[in-house]
Amino acid sequence: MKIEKQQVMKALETISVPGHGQNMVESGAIKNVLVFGDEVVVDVTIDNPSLQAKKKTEVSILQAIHKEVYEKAQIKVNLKVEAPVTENKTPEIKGKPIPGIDNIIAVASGKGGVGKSTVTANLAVSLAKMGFKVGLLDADIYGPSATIMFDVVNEKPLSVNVDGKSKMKPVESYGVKILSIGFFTQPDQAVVWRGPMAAKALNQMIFDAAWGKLDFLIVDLPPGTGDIHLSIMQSLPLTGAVVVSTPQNVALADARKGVAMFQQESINVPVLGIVENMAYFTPPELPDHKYHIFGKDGAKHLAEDLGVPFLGELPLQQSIREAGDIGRPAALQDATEIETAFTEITKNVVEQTVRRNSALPPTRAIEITTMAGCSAVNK
Ligand SMILES: Nc1ncnc2c1ncn2[C@@H]1O[C@H](COP(=O)(O)OP(=O)(O)OP(=O)(O)O)[C@@H](O)[C@H]1O
Repeated sequence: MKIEKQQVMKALETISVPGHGQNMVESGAIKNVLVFGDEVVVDVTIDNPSLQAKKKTEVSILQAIHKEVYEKAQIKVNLKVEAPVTENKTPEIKGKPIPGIDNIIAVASGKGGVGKSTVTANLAVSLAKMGFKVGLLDADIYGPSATIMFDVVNEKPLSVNVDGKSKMKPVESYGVKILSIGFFTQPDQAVVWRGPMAAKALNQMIFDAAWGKLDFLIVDLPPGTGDIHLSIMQSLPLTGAVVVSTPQNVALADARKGVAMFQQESINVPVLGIVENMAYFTPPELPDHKYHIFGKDGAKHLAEDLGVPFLGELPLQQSIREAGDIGRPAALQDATEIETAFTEITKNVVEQTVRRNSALPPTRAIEITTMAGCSAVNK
């Protein structure tokens, strides 16, 4: 069968590149189409370097041509990734840079209770295990939990003198330096702060703290996407954000809002990726079974749909919950499925951070200085 180029263009007008509203032809992503009999060669350029975006683009081109033009067409997709040319749209680090802190990563979730604090704590200890210098700022003013998860409920940050100024010294546990709203409130005290007040308290914990040199400061944000997030994020020099969701529809809808919040113009913080928590359950007596209690691959599909990286999945497992409750994050386990899952996610976060930093204008670029134990950056 002889295929017409016009037919192919029409088929390509029915699909779009992940993250773009316009169709592929209109947005200029399609650079060229060549047709030889039943062979079609499509040159396409996208600006999203994630594997998911590349795969999604390729698959949708194949499907559109097979469906709309000829189901046996032989298609070759030449896909190129080019950074967007509009430089002022490049996400920038906002707020004052903090001397000594190289990367600040916010962990967020749209919905509460999906495991954001659990992922934050385990990400922090995994990074520390890899040899990075790590701090954790628990900014979850509605339900700070870092003090419990790191077994430091009875400790308090001390005051130290740095260059003649009195600063808060973070409490250290499992190689992670921690400051939490929880250190300054009673365990049974509800903290109801408005955005600016919370931002002020958090600013003190960041700028008036003796963090020393850190490769990563991980910030556990409150759940949701309200005003409070805006004030926090506009005042902090965030490198990027990690969004946590379960595969359940109600959580995904909120995670989508979370990603949109980071991507909106006034915030413009790059989303390093999405983590799927409670992805499946495997009973100990049936080690080969996976029960998808909250649905299957929901967060993975959301990542594909939004064209943001998928950072990995974590099972629903009793030991993760227990580890949180006894104050020893599960990623500290040795050679278990859980430890491997957290290591994989952490490597992906490091890789995405490195990519994101290399996309920054050189003057603002921030470098990761320690790569000990992390092969992700060599991928
Ligand atoms: N993968 C998992 N397997 C088992 N339990 C988990 C898992 N992830 C989280 N949990 C448990 O679920 C509960 C909620 O987790 P967590 O506090 O981390 O959520 P969150 O999203 O930070 O909640 P919020 O911000 O609303 O306080 C905790 O009891 C935690 O131990």
